[in-house]
Amino acid sequence: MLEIRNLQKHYGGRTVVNIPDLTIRDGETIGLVGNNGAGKTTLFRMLLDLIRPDAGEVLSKNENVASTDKWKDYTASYLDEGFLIDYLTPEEYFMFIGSLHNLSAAHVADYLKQYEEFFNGEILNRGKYIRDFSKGNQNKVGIAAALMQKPELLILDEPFANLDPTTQIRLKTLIKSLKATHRLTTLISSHDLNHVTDVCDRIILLEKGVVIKDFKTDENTLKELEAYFSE
Ligand SMILES: Nc1ncnc2c1ncn2[C@@H]1O[C@H](COP(=O)(O)OP(=O)(O)OP(=O)(O)O)[C@@H](O)[C@H]1O
Repeated sequence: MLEIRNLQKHYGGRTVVNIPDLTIRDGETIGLVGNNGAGKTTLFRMLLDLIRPDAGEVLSKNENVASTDKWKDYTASYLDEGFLIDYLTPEEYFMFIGSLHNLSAAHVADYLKQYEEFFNGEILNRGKYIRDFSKGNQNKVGIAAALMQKPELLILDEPFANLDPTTQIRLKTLIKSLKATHRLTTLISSHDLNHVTDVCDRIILLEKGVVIKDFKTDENTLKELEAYFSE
């Protein structure tokens, strides 16, 4: 699905991402972990062509994301509130995103029904603008909107942050079921080692922009990661 080649990004003379070669295969659920400033968000921004690398390239289905828009048809993401539109209500925002994917109002309304539990009664029909929702509830809007296009590739930056425990568990169930039913390829960055090892089948550990570890998740992974981060 994704191929990273010789990818580098520098800020102020410092290398913040340096990944010579990395392949993300179809259907994988990947957890990207690393301390603050490790380069997770910068990497995601380059995968989504939101910033350009200083060297190297990202290929999505063999095409450079910087030179084609084709990947946008099957790639969904939610990195931060910058993806939302502050002055809309969630309903208006979902309709807007739906219209970008040629979905009718009825289709969007129908789509949103499956998120009733995930929204926990806090998102729809509240008569509030997105800017007035809590960060956690803004996350819910962004994630549900991202999934509306039925993507093949999903990229989420710290999706568990700011979510209440109930919603964190619901999000994990949602990601697992999308993997099972749609063979969705997912990249999730997270500081929550419990969640990320529970939901992901492969973990990539970044430190100072470099991949330090890259391994399949098994029953020892959580302990190994905890040991690594305790050093
Ligand atoms: N626009 C920018 N200008 C200058 N430095 C930047 C810029 N964006 C990121 N950086 C720097 O790049 C490094 C990697 O940042 P990044 O946000 O990718 O890390 P992260 O792993 O997502 O961190 P966190 O876990 O804190 O979200 C940091 O040192 C950060 O300060």
